[in-house]
Amino acid sequence: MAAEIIDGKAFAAGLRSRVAAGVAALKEAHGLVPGLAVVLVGEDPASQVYVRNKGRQTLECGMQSFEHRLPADAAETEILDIVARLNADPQVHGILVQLPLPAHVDAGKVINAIDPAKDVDGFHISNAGLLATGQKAMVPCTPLGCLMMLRDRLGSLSGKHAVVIGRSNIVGKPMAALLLRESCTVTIVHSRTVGIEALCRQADILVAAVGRPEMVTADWVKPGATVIDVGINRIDAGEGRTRLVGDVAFASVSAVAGALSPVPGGVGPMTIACLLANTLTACARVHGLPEPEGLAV
Ligand SMILES: NC(=O)C1=CN([C@@H]2O[C@H](COP(=O)(O)OP(=O)(O)OC[C@H]3O[C@@H](n4cnc5c(N)ncnc54)[C@H](OP(=O)(O)O)[C@@H]3O)[C@@H](O)[C@H]2O)C=CC1
Ligand SMILES: Nc1nc(=O)c2c([nH]1)NC[C@@H]1CN(c3ccc(C(=O)N[C@@H](CCC(=O)O)C(=O)O)cc3)C=[N+]21
Ligand SMILES: [Mg+2]
Repeated sequence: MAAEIIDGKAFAAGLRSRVAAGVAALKEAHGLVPGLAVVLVGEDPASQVYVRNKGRQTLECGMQSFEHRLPADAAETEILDIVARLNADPQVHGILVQLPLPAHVDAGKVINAIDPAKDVDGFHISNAGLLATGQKAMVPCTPLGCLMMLRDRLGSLSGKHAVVIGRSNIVGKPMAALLLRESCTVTIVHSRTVGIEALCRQADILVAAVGRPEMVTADWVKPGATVIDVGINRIDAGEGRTRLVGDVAFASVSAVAGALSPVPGGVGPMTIACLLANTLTACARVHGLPEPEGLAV
């Protein structure tokens, strides 16, 4: 039987409309407008696309959008100055510094300079520590979006075996922490794992966050498993064209899995919707107002 396709694009549109309603309510009751600032260093074309999409969707939700573009050779101190200004700016409730940063910049230093209350990516060490210790944190957008889709499909995740492929600070580790919080049995596999295929085949929930085009094939997947594909890989499609594929071989896996999120149209749109949700939550928190429901986990 063919897998159910998890429609992240539609789910994200629904989430954005709940965010827009929350923004309208804040404006109406308190005259507040949530603001999201994005810092982009360099000319990476893929990042430019994300930044453009984010800016448009931020405005569509009724929020303010601020963009700071710096050349690829910008000094670290210049970036830190901008972060300090955004930290102090009462119109800015969320700050996102687009990664990767150029090699001459200490990304950890920049991320940890962001006010944790405005860290809508959830990458600051204090948010990472809060999540790891089961406390209320700003949760990274991509794992948050994955969790929302999993809960929507499966309800309780308790007792399920979740296998996360990848151990990055931005996807794999926070994803594993969230699944553990949901009482899954969590296995993390990575490039040094021995017997990765057999481990993945044990998964009730398989999350692929690797960055290897179509690495996960049908023989890695337990029949009926729920598979979330985080990978965003641009591959050569011939005739000078490119094509976007995930870390999961969609056609073969969809014949085995119970449900599967596609690329594009899966995790990507959810990531942006969760960024907007986190910005609204940050705005409510900083003003001591009740947090809009259904936007955080
Ligand atoms: N949809 C979205 O919103 C987002 C998508 N992405 C995409 O998700 C993917 C992962 O991103 P990110 O976590 O930042 O990537 P990183 O490169 O930071 O991490 C990749 C992880 O995969 C592991 N890995 C690499 N090769 C293999 C292999 N052959 N077998 C098993 N494990 C392997 C690495 O292991 P090791 O640690 O041992 O090196 C590492 O832990 C990328 O395609 C990225 O573009 C990322 C962020 C958001
Ligand atoms: N500080 C920081 N935070 C991030 O969250 C972050 C980052 N840096 N750097 C880059 C990665 C990647 N990422 C994506 C977000 C949305 C889509 C997305 O919207 N994808 C769509 C369309 C993609 C397309 O067509 O180009 C989709 O999958 O359907 C993809 C990738 C966020 N990242
Ligand atoms: Mg990375």
